Amino acid sequence: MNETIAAIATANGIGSIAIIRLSGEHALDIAKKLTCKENFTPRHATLTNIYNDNNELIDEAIVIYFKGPYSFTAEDVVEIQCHGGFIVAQTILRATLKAGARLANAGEFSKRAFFNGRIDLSEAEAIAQLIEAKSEDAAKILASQMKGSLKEFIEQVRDDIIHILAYSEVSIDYAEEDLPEDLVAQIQAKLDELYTLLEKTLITSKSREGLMQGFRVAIIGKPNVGKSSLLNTLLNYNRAIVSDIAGTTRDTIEEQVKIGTHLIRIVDTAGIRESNDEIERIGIQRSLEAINESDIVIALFDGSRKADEEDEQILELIKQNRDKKEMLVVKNKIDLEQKFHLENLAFDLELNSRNDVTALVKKLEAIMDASNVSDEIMLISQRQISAVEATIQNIKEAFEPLQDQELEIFSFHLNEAVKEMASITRPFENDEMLDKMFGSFCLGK
Ligand SMILES: Nc1nc2c(c(=O)[nH]1)N(C=O)[C@@H](CNc1ccc(C(=O)N[C@@H](CCC(=O)O)C(=O)O)cc1)CN2
Ligand SMILES: Nc1nc2c(ncn2[C@@H]2O[C@H](COP(=O)(O)OP(=O)(O)OP(=O)(O)O)[C@@H](O)[C@H]2O)c(=O)[nH]1
Ligand SMILES: [Mg+2]
Repeated sequence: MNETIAAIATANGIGSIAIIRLSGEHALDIAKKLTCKENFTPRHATLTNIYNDNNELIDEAIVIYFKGPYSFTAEDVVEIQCHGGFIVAQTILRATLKAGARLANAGEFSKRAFFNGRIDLSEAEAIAQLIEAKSEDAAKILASQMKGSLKEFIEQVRDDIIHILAYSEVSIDYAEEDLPEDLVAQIQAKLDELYTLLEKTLITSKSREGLMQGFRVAIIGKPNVGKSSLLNTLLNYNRAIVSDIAGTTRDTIEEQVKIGTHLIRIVDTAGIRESNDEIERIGIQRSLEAINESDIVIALFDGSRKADEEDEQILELIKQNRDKKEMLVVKNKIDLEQKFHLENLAFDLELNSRNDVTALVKKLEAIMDASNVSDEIMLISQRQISAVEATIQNIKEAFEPLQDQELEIFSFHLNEAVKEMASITRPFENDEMLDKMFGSFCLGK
């Protein structure tokens, strides 16, 4: 028997409306108790008073009853839409608990929706991530996955593998001699195709991490080139201390800022140079880590000074990371007399970081927009990536047994691949599924 769960569905803070959600067989009874009402019509918004167990008024609210299975969880659901803020919703939640509900665990409504077959695991993951989306592009992808686009892709691949399996199983049972060579070649070709498709999906997914998790942008350079000034201008307020003393910023400073349709994290770092100062050295170490952890690196140079050995070291750092990161090489302080020159260093941009950085913002936006792949299939969690990697591995391990006509080993690996694929959407019974697929086949086909 399922307990009735309750939770505040809206964010904690001042807002005009908050929603308390109940799910389970006592949801309706609890709603009746809190409102002193005889009944609620399913899917009708009812304006009603809410009382505590001393019959004291808590709020005037709108209550909606969703009679299972026509609800998000497929159980009886009641939503109480009350006034927002810190107190009212909490008080109503406490009243529901007193009336017999228990506090829901994180994700428990979605979990119930999953167990009741309303959504699969990939859709549940999409909903969870949609709430935390860091860009409109990411939200678009997640919205389509919430409606089943990833599920359909995964199920198609899984069905394709089952189809191939069925081929070979039929051959085990009925082939008196060896498999015809062209049949082996046909199966191989189909497997190759799936292999390539999954590899491509993996690569797309990994390269879109910035888009999905929110881009991280690191500003690096030697001391005093204007990194903190750039951060402040991007944020539009004086977050970091700026001074003409080299080594002003000692720790990494991380802030969130919206650029175009992207919510990004921007990291100002300690200037990179040889230093004997212990604290500065730790800061510099963190700068190097910031490069590794970021998706985009802004490497800043001071145009008003002659290039020196430290600039060459930064150039070296740029070269090392060129293939791994999006790099923007920027010349700063162009309002001053220009003395900087370094062989083999070409600038993507020139600016005055205390003043106008629109060109840089445009470039950043273009880089981030370019990673939009709203119409491409991508995986959104490590769980999904691991399952696809395991699928690829099993497909690969099926190649040799196919050529050697060791069909049991071949089937074993493809069965594993099917299980891995199914684990992305929902665990399933292997035999049952195979039987079903078999049923639609004619022999020898
Ligand atoms: N007030 C409110 N707003 C919300 C939600 C909610 O639970 N409550 N949602 C929560 O995530 C999202 C909407 N998602 C929902 C998905 C399915 C059903 C639902 O009742 N499905 C039934 C009936 C379908 C129908 O009548 O068309 C079903 O699928 O059987 C409800 C909300 C966003 N907005
Ligand atoms: N003229 C001019 N001065 C600038 C510009 N950008 C920064 N400055 C000045 O350069 C000095 C250093 O700026 P910061 O932003 O503190 O430099 P930083 O790279 O963060 O330095 P560290 O934190 O020490 O690594 C300050 O005096 C700034 O006012 C610019 O575009 N033009
Ligand atoms: Mg600084």
